[in-house]
Amino acid sequence: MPRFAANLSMLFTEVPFLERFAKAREAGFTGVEYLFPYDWPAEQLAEQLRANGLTQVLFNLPPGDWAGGERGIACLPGREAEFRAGVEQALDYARALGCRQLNCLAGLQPEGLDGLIARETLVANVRYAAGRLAEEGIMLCLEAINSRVDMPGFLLDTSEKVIAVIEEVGADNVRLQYDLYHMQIMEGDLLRTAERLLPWIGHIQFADNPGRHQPGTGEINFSRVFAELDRLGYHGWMSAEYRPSTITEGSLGWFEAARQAS
Ligand SMILES: O=C(O)[C@@H](O)C(=O)CO
Ligand SMILES: [Mg+2]
Repeated sequence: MPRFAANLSMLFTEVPFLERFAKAREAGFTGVEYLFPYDWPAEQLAEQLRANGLTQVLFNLPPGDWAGGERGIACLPGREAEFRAGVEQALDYARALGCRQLNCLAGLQPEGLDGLIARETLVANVRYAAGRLAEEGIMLCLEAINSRVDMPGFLLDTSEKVIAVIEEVGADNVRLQYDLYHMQIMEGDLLRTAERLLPWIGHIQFADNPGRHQPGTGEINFSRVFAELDRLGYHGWMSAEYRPSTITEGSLGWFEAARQAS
């Protein structure tokens, strides 16, 4: 069975953030991830992980002004110093939480900015971050996010674009964050694509489409996808990153089915 993690930014939102760790453990998860840890002291988060026997699977580098609409600053010229400071902040948290992978959000391409400049900026920032993370044995993920429904203007909206950046950066510790929900919207053909991209994939997230709800609410055949990823030898984490269409505990039928299938 794949190693399943709960994304606490989307699951168990019925309770305050720090109480979601226990909910995840009670539901049978062994790992958790969330968008950002920065609003809480690292020690408080580490204590929740310890108390519940959970692995911190992933979180994102600081994204810039998230409330103001920014979705990462890695492609924004002039923000390099802020990006580098964010890498250090993320590393401090990763050390405290024992987290072995961090995701870098590429950002939205500003209107009027030449795409080539945005991409060059991104490549330079990713190269810098990869170097710093490599010193601590941490993997850097780059997520492809759909620009059709959720994030119009997101610079890296296909797996092909992410891989082109990874190849140009040329560092061993940079991998694709393959989110089945986003990639179903942008590319489809999930099984063949996952097989082809397996050597590049460092982390997987999932939600059904349309709606971004739990498996079983949309068009993706999750039992087939999970079985196939297992067969292909994917050994990374698979994070449930969906908005439950009901109370979270009531949305976990897919998890029980996966456990029974294994
Ligand atoms: O898919 C997503 O939305 C997340 O993985 C993320 O980190 C940015 O919103
Ligand atoms: Mg995702």
